[in-house]
Amino acid sequence: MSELIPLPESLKEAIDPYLPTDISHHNANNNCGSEGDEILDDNNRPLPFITLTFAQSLDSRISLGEGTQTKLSHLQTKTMTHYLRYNHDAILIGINTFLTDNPSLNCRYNPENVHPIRPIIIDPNMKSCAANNYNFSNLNQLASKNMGLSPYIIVSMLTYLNLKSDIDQLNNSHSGPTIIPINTTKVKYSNNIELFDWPHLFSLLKNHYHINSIMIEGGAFVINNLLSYNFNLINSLIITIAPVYLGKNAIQVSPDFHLSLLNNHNTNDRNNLTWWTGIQDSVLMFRNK
Ligand SMILES: NC(=O)C1=CN([C@@H]2O[C@H](COP(=O)(O)OP(=O)(O)OC[C@H]3O[C@@H](n4cnc5c(N)ncnc54)[C@H](O)[C@@H]3O)[C@@H](O)[C@H]2O)C=CC1
Ligand SMILES: Nc1nc(O)c(N)c(N[C@@H]2O[C@H](COP(=O)(O)O)[C@@H](O)[C@H]2O)n1
Repeated sequence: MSELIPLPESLKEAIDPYLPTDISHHNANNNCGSEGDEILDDNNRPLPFITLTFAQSLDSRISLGEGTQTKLSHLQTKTMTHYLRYNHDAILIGINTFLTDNPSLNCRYNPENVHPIRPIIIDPNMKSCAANNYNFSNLNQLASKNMGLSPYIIVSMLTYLNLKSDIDQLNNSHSGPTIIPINTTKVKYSNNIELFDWPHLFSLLKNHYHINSIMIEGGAFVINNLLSYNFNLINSLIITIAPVYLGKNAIQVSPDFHLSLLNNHNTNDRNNLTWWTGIQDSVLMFRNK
C-alpha cells in the first residue's frame, strides 16, 4: 500500500468546484453544487450526487487485460482519488474490479480525521461471496479491523431468491457485508441483457441507505454502461489521463453512443470544464449542469 503525498494546492483548488456539497463531516468546500442542482428519479425522489472517476491511458484503456490490475496514476493523482474518497459517502465498483484488484476502497487522505466511505459492489450473481472471495479480501480484513466500512453488495432478486437463507444469515451477521437485492431489467441497447437500472439503484441508496454522494471508479463495464445509460445521472466526471498507450487488446472505456462534453449553445462558456496538469498526468474535470 503506497504512502500518499500532500495534494498539490493547485489540484485542490481545481477540483473543489467539482465535489459534492452535501458531505457531512468536514470542509466548507467552495463548490458549485447546491440543492437546486439535485437530480430526481421518475418518482420525484432525490438521487445522490454521482461522480464518475477513473484513470485511463491515451488510448482510453483502463487496464492491460481481463484479470489484470494496471497502475496508471502518478502518486499526485492517486492522492487526488483519496481526496475524492474523503469527499464522498460511498465508492462503487463492478464485481470484476473487486475480483481482479482486491481493492481496499477506504480513505487514506487524512489519517488524523478518518473519513469512513462505504464500498458498494455491483455483483448480480454474488460472486464476491463465492469460494471465500470475500473472506480473504482486503475489504473483509479492513472491515474486521475497523479500518474500513463493510461493503454493500448489490445482487439480483433472482440470486436473492436462490440463496435466501445464506443471504439472510450474512445480513444478520455483525461485521459482514450487507447484501441488497434489486430487480434487473432488460436493456434494449445492450442486447437485451438483464441489468440493474441505475436510477432505481441510486434512489434506493439515497432514500433508504442515506448515501448522499457516490464516486464510481469502474471498471470498464460499469463506466461504459453508466455513460451509455443516461449521462444526466452523472454530476461530475473526473478522469486522470496517463501518458501511456495500453494497446488495442487492453480494456477500453467507450460509451455506446457519441457523447460530447462541449456545450453547443455557447462555445465560450467553459466554466464547467477544467484541465489540470501535474508531473506526469493530466486530469479532466467536468461538471454536468
Ligand atoms: N484505471 C482505473 O481507474 C480502473 C481500472 N479498473 C480495471 O477494470 C477492470 C475490470 O473492468 P470490467 O472487466 O469491465 O469489470 P467491472 O468491474 O466493470 O465489472 C463488470 C461486471 O459488473 C456487473 N455489472 C456492472 N454494471 C451492472 C449493471 N448495471 N447491472 C448489473 N450488473 C452490472 C456485471 O456482472 C459485469 O459483468 C480491471 O482490470 C480493473 O483493474 C477498475 C476500476 C478503475
Ligand atoms: N485512480 C486510479 N488509478 C489507477 O492507476 C488505478 N489502477 C485505479 N484503480 C482503482 O483504484 C482501486 C484500488 O483502490 P485501493 O488503493 O486498493 O483502495 C481499484 O480497485 C480501482 O477501482 N485508480
